[in-house]
Amino acid sequence: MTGATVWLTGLPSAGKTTIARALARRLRWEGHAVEVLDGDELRTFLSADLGFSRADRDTHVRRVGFVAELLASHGVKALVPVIAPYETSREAVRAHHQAEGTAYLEVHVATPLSVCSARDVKGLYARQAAGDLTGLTGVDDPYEEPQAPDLRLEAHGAPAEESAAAVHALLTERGLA
Ligand SMILES: Nc1ncnc2c1ncn2[C@@H]1O[C@H](COP(=O)(O)OS(=O)(=O)O)[C@@H](OP(=O)(O)O)[C@H]1O
Ligand SMILES: Nc1ncnc2c1ncn2[C@@H]1O[C@H](COP(=O)(O)OP(=O)(O)O)[C@@H](O)[C@H]1O
Repeated sequence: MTGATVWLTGLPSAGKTTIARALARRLRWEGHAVEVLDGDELRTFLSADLGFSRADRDTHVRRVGFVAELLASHGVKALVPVIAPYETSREAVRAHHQAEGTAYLEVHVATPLSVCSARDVKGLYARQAAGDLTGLTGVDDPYEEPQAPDLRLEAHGAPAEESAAAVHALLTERGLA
């Protein structure tokens, strides 16, 4: 089975994890090998030494890209709901996949900041507003919007399954699902 990395980039609470899980359910049901590289688990087990400075985020994203490519090169659909706010680190991950001949899709979960901060799944936006946290992506830390993602999802008003279906359609179009 052909592996691939699907990187879901976007602001905190954009829906990256929810869409990745919905897509994982569908792909598993179809018989694909799937791993969701969960952002919080990665920061606990792979990057516990790193924080949220630009340099640390860059190192984190490159590490995750390395692991995702290893999985994808062994036939796994590696779904990666990680913010990855900087274009240069995202491009480094894409270049690494290209160099290895491994399929790579960048999906921008383009939920507006107003919607993300109203959702505030982990209470980060409230903490930032209260002055308990600084350097929150999209608020007082940069998020460089992908200029040419393979897919941009602007369906935050619809169910997550709809967004997962759009990613699935792209995988199918590319001969990967
Ligand atoms: N300062 C700051 N900025 C952004 N995010 C923060 C911050 N502090 C903690 N968190 C929480 O960390 C979760 C994982 O972040 P990521 O590894 O995806 O970020 S990054 O790619 O390294 O920028 C990320 O998870 P998601 O909300 O699922 O995106 C946040 O909940
Ligand atoms: N269309 C949608 N796509 C994804 N999530 C949605 C959607 N509509 C509502 N949500 C909700 O928004 C929240 C997104 O949280 P999460 O997936 O953890 O975001 P992220 O991983 O980007 O931080 C979840 O509570 C989810 O149920």
